[in-house]
Amino acid sequence: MTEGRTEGGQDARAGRRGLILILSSPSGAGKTTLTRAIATDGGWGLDLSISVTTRARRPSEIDGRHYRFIDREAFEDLRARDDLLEWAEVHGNFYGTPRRPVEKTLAQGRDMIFDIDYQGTRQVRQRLQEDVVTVFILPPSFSELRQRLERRAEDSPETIERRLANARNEMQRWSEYDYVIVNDDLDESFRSLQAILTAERLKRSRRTGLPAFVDGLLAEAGRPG
Ligand SMILES: Nc1nc2c(ncn2[C@@H]2O[C@H](COP(=O)(O)OP(=O)(O)O)[C@@H](O)[C@H]2O)c(=O)[nH]1
Ligand SMILES: Nc1ncnc2c1ncn2[C@@H]1O[C@H](COP(=O)(O)OP(=O)(O)O)[C@@H](O)[C@H]1O
Repeated sequence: MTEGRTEGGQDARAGRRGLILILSSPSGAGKTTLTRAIATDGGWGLDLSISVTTRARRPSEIDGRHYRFIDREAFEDLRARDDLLEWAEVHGNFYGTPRRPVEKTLAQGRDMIFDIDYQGTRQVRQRLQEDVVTVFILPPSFSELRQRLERRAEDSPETIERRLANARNEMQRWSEYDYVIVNDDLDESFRSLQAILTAERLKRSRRTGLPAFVDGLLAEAGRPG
């Protein structure tokens, strides 16, 4: 039920700070699949951050939906104007998170989800600290990682090799993250992600409305019959 997951129930009674859920993984482990699954299921009330990138668009990608595809000069402009919350060079391309949509969403008390690499995660963590929840996605095996990139069939063989070569470095970042999901069975991974989000939303430290709510309970408890 949509209501119980976001605005209703716990949150309506107690109020809550917004959070940013970050998913990272080596290329092909499944972070895009999981990110899109939870963001497009409107019941979870998560806004997806659309990054800018200088990488070439893949055949299945839509400009403005998967990424905003821009050239190097436009990227440099955004950086120079401090319009990026974070940015990084990954697999020889530049990627960044536009700052304004994030500020707007958080100001509205809504949650966001980012699909960014470990370098960007460090920057966001430094800026937003406890409002950030990080999840690292691992493949069940390296051979499965290769097969997923090949089955996805969106990249040239050279691009796939480059991504696999970088995977070793990326996988070593797992210990910097709050949670780790080994993405073997997709449904099970999706359930794990939902469980993480649910638990993080219930954290006492995020629930800014709790003191007033409990004061009300105590006042009620102190009134005769
Ligand atoms: N720092 C940072 N990394 C990003 C951003 N957008 C995407 N990435 C990362 O860049 C890497 C490459 O992404 P992509 O080209 O879509 O390839 P894929 O990982 O094979 O799907 C992944 O690790 C993404 O998480 C961003 O805005 N900032
Ligand atoms: N648990 C899974 N089992 C099998 N295939 C998967 C699983 N998760 C994702 N995939 C597939 O693997 C490929 C890579 O997933 P993707 O989400 O694009 O990875 P990433 O964003 O980490 O590069 C896609 O074709 C996707 O459909």
